[in-house]
Amino acid sequence: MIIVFIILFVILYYLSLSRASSRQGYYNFDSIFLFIFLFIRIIHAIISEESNIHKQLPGIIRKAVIEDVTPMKDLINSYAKKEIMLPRSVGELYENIRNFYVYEENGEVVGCCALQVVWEDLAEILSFAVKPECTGMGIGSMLLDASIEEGKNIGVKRAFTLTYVPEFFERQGFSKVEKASLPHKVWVGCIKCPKFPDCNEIALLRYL
Ligand SMILES: CC(=O)SCCNC(=O)CCNC(=O)[C@H](O)C(C)(C)COP(=O)(O)OP(=O)(O)OC[C@H]1O[C@@H](n2cnc3c(N)ncnc32)[C@H](O)[C@@H]1OP(=O)(O)O
Repeated sequence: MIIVFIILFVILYYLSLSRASSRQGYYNFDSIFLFIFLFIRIIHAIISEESNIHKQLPGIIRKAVIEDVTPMKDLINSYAKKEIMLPRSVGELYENIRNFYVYEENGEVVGCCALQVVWEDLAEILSFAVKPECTGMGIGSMLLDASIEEGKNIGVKRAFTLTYVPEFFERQGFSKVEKASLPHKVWVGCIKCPKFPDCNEIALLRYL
């Protein structure tokens, strides 16, 4: 599609140049408008092609179901072993299964993300992971979008996360905040963490 627009753009450019020279240097306004139109179409096509990258992924984002628990546990705990994430037990995952979205491709769980309501208007993004071989393809962004959208629908006004990858969340509209600015309720989870109180996780918050 983009190529068609570019070819049309070039043809019009040469046509209008030849017209302009035959009219002793006067440009035809119709051609100028067509230029602008085609230029805008090219930019639009480039932008929508880029944003379509996510839509071209073969898998689907869906709510997690009971049978996803084992692959979710394996995925999360593979990162937990590297101390990038907190481990989750099978029991915790069953209890919180309704908080999760997964990305499934060819029948396999490739990524997961949970949104857990913690306070009146506040929810936490947690247990967020994509298989190492599938990162950088937009799956994480899609999972986060789905979780945030669900949060909005149930009235969540702010989402926070505690993470070692603040750059990813900053790209997704989150901003760094002081951990101390989060409600005390949040610390209940932290107290269970083996790293507590010497944890270097960074708190980020996004208004939905
Ligand atoms: C709340 C928590 O659970 S925190 C724990 C977060 N999870 C982890 O750290 C586990 C290891 N990492 C992962 O599983 C994944 O890299 C995730 C979940 C962080 C991101 O998933 P991905 O599918 O890779 O994200 P996606 O492809 O949508 O990336 C979106 C953008 O963020 C960037 N990005 C992805 N991961 C990172 C990162 N670790 N640091 C900085 N930028 C990143 C990508 O380059 C991409 O940039 P672009 O839009 O310019 O191309």
